[in-house]
Amino acid sequence: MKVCIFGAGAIGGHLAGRLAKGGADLSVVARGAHLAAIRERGLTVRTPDGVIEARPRAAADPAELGPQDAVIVCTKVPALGGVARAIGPLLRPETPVAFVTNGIPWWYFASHGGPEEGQRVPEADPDGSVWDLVGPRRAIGGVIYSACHVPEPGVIEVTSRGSKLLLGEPDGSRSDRAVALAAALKAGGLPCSVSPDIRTDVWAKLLNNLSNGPICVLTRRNMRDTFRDAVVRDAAVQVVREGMAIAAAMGRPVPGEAEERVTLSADIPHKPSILQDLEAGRPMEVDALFRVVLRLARERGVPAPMLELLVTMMAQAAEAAGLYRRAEG
Ligand SMILES: NC(=O)C1=CN([C@@H]2O[C@H](COP(=O)(O)OP(=O)(O)OC[C@H]3O[C@@H](n4cnc5c(N)ncnc54)[C@H](OP(=O)(O)O)[C@@H]3O)[C@@H](O)[C@H]2O)C=CC1
Ligand SMILES: CC(C)(CO)C(=O)C(=O)O
Repeated sequence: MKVCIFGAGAIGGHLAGRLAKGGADLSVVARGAHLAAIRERGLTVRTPDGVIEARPRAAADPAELGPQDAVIVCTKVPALGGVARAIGPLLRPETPVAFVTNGIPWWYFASHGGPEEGQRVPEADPDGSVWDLVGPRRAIGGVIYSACHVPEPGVIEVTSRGSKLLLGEPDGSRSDRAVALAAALKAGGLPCSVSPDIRTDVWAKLLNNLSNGPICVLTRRNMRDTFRDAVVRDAAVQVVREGMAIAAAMGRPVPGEAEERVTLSADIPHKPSILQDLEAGRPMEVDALFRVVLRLARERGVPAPMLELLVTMMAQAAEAAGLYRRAEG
């Protein structure tokens, strides 16, 4: 299977390693020092279960890589407009594009049904370019559990055990294209399944981001250090409860105990990716992971005072660092 990862950073680099290990015909779109290192030395993915060395074709310009059987987009959400404008040369008429990002995805209301059918998510796709240029017909949703970073160009470090990926069609079908992509990833040792309800999976994962992202941006410490204090853990549990109420109001109740989610985060010495962005001076995913949830909560009359406070403080920190601009209105 000919697969291209667009944005082979922490998560994309991990998936690239898995695809290469599983024997896929792999290309990656990358840039800067990371691209130079991949071209020179290949991609090294250090996982808790061993090191994967991959030698993908790598380019900054998708035209050098040509049409693919599938594309997996793993950039940060604020970069998706640029991806949509550049992705054309990777696509045949039927090439699916899986979006493996955190947050409420741009395609969320495509094939959703009900009165919200076809609504856009401006926090994830502000100018509508992903919807218009890639389009929901190609989209496969992706929810990743894996704590990763890029310690140096060309190297990916996976700090959590038990990584897994859920893929899912917006219409809930078990399509051949999603099954084939999941098989290519599983062949590389990454548990990957096709979910019949990817929106509930989106919410379940988002509960983790809601509870650890803003708090760790404020403490500027990894999750294990941050959650040593019971008072911080209690605030995170309250955020998870608020997030669960919002998910339920969206018709996607997430089972499980709020405390358990926070306890799992508290075990991992990982800096959430939004804190990694703050430290690296990269645009922060404030809107697509956090502000969108507050908007959806407000529209449905669900109170979320702790989440609102923490997200507002995080947004201030992001604005002060010049890495985020609050949308007007
Ligand atoms: N890191 C983690 O542990 C987790 C992250 N996530 C989510 O996964 C998604 C990806 O995050 P993550 O992997 O951390 O992000 P990274 O910043 O590590 O990786 C994104 C990569 O895409 C590259 N990129 C962006 N735009 C382009 C472009 N136009 N051309 C070529 N390369 C491009 C970036 O390059 P450059 O650096 O030059 O901008 C970077 O190398 C996010 O939505 C995040 O929230 C989910 C679970 C865990
Ligand atoms: C922290 C983690 C692994 C889970 O919330 C994450 O999704 C991120 O770093 O963005």
